[in-house]
Amino acid sequence: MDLESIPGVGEKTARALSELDDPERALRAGDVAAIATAPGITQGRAARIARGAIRVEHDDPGGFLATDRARDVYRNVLALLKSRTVTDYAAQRLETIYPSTRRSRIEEVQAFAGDALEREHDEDVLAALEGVEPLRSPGDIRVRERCLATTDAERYSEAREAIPELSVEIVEDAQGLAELARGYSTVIALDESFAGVTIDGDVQVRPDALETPAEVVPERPLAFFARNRDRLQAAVEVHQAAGLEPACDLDALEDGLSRLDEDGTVAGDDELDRLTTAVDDLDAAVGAAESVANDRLREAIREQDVTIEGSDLLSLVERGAGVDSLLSRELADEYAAAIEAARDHLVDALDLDQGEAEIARRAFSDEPTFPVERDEAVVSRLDEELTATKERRAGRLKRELAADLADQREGARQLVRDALELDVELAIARFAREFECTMPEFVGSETLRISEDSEAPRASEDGEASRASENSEAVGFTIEGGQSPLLDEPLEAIDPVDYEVSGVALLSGVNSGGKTSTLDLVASVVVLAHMGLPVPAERVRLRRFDDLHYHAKTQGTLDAGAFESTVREFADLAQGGEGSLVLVDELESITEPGASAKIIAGILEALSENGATAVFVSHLAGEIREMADYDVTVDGIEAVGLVDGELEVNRSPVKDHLARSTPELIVEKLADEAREPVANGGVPEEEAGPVFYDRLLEKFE
Ligand SMILES: Nc1ncnc2c1ncn2[C@@H]1O[C@H](COP(=O)(O)OP(=O)(O)OP(=O)(O)O)[C@@H](O)[C@H]1O
Repeated sequence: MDLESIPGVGEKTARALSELDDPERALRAGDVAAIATAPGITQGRAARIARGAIRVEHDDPGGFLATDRARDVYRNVLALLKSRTVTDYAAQRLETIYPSTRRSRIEEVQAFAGDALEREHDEDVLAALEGVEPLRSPGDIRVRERCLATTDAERYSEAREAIPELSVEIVEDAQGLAELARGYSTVIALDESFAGVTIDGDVQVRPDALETPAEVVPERPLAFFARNRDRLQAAVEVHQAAGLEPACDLDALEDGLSRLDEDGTVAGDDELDRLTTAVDDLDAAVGAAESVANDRLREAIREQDVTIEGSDLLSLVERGAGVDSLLSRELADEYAAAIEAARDHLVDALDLDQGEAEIARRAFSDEPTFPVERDEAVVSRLDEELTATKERRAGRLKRELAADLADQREGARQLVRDALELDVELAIARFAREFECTMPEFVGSETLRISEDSEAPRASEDGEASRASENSEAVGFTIEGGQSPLLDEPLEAIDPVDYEVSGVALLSGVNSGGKTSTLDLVASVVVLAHMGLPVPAERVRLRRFDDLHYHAKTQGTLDAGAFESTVREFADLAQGGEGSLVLVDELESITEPGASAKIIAGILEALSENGATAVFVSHLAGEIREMADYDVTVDGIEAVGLVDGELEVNRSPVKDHLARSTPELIVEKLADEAREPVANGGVPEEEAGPVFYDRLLEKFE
C-alpha cells in the first residue's frame, strides 16, 4: 500500500508509519494501538489514519455523514458502543468503524459483527480484560557485567551496531582480554584467533556472537516479556475465561512468565536467590561477624584476671603495642573460639557452600588482634567469587528462559491482539443484546441484478449500487419494531416503531408524538447499518445510501442570511440527491409559515424528481401537500385519544394519513364532553356548549 495515498497522510506521516514493524498489517487490521506507536502519532490521529486506509482499500469516497446532525447521530451511537468497551484500545478501534457507502466495506464489518454476536461475555472475561493493554516496546537495555572484545576495528563497529546492549572493547592481544576479564563477569571474544587461549575468568570465544544476539544478550528477548508481563498474563486470563483459541501455548507462556521478574531477571531459582542475597548482604554479614568475635573477646577479657610481668608491661608501654602477644599468651583459646564464632556466623548468615565457605573463613585471621578486623583482600575475593558465580548462573538461566520463551514471542503478540479484539467484539455483542438488535438486510440494485442476470452478478458493484435500479421498485427503508437508541429511556419504556418510506414523505403528528424520535431512529438505524453493524429493530430492510443529510429542528426563525444558506444547501441536494437519505425536522421554522410551506413543497418536488429518499417532519403537512404539484405522501403519528388529559400516542406513523393536531384533539374532547358532560367526566353545567366546539371543529375539516 502506498502510504501517501491515504487521505491525510503526507510525506512526514508516511515516513513515521514506515517505521512500524508491519505498517500494512496494522493499517489493514485497524490496529490503532500499533499505528499510534509510530513517532508523533496520537491515538486519535491513528484512528483517522486507519479510517483513511480502509477508505483507500475499499475505494470509498467517504462523506456519508453530510450534516452536523448526521455526524451527531454517528457520534452518539459510537459513544454507546464505546461505553461498552473495557480497554482504551477497543474504544479507539471502534472509531475505525464508520458509515460507508461501499458494499465490500459494509460486508467486511458485517462478517466481523456476525462473529461478534456469537460471543458470550461474563464478568470474569470483562475483569480479565481490565489488565490487557497494547504491548510496550522494551526500550533500551544496558547489560554491564558482560562485554564483547575484538582486535578488529571493522568488527568493532559491526558489534556496536548489532548488539548495542553490551560494551564493545578493542584489545591488542590475550593480555588485553585478561585485563577485561578482571572488570567484567563475562568477556565474549569475537575473534577466532583467541580460540584455545586460556585466561582466568569467564572468557568465551564466539566468532558467531553477532549472528546469535539472543544467546549473547538473552536480556533482549526477556525484556520484551518482562516489560509486558502483566499484560501478557491478563491476555492469558482473558483466553482462559472466554475459552478463546489461543495463538500460543498458554501453559508454556505462563510457565515462562512465572520464571521472570519484572526487571528482566530470572525468578524462582533458589540457588540464584541465595547467591544474590549473599552478594547483597556480604558487607553487612562481615560486619556482624566482626561484632560477634569482638563481643566474645570483650567478654572474655572482662572476666579474665590478667597477670602481667613487669618486663611485659615495660615493653607494652615502650613499644605502644603488644596487646596481641598478651592475647596470644593469655587468651589464646578464647581468641580462637571468638574467631571460629565469627567465621561460623559469616558462613551461616550468607548460607555459603563449601568452596565459598573456605574463602570466607579466611576473612578472619588466626593471628590474634583486638579488635578483630576482616581481611579486606579476602572479603573482596569472596565478593568476586560470589558475584561471578551469580552472574554465570543468572546468564545461564536467562539463556535457557530466553530460549524457552523465544518461540512464544509472535504468539504472545497475537494473544494480546486477540484479547483486545475480543473486547471490540464484546462491546458490539453487548450493544446488540441490550438494544435487541438484528442485522439489517440491504436491498437494492445489486441484489436485484443478481437474480435477474446471474451472468454478471457484480456488474453493478458499488458506485452503481446507489443508482437505485430503474427497473426495480423504489426502495428506501423499512423498519419493523425499531427502538431509538438515542432516547434517554430504558428499553422497556420505548414503544417499538414501524416505519417505511420509499421516495419522499412528510411526517405529521401531534406535539410530542415522537416525530423527532422517529427521525433519530431512522438516522441511527441507517448509520449503524452502513457501519456494517446490527440495528436496534426487529427487522430492517434498506437500500444502500450515498449519504445522510439530517437537519435538526432550528430554534426560532432564521435571519435572512441563515435562511439563504439553508435554501442553498437544499439547492445542492436537489441537484444530486438521488442516492441520498434526507431527514429534516420542522424546516418551517426557517421563516414565516406561509412562505415555509411553499419552499418545502418546492424542495420536496425536486428531491422526489431526483429519486432521493426523504422524510420531512412538519406541522404544516396539509399546507405543503396543497402547495406541491405532485401527490406527496403524508404519514402521521396519531394520538389515539386523551387519557387523563394526556395524549395517548401510536408511535408508529400511519402511512398516507395526515395526523390530527393536538389542538384539534383537545377541541374534539371538549365537544364530546359538552355533548355528554357527566358520562365524559366533564363539567355538568357546560358554559360554552357544544355549538361553539363544533364550530371550531369545522375549521379543521
Ligand atoms: N417510541 C417511543 N416510545 C416511548 N416514548 C417515546 C417514543 N418516542 C417519543 N417518545 C417520548 O416522547 C417525547 C417527545 O418525542 P419527540 O420529541 O420525538 O416528539 P415530537 O413529535 O418531535 O415533538 P414536537 O412536535 O414537540 O417536535 C420524547 O422525549 C420521549 O420521551
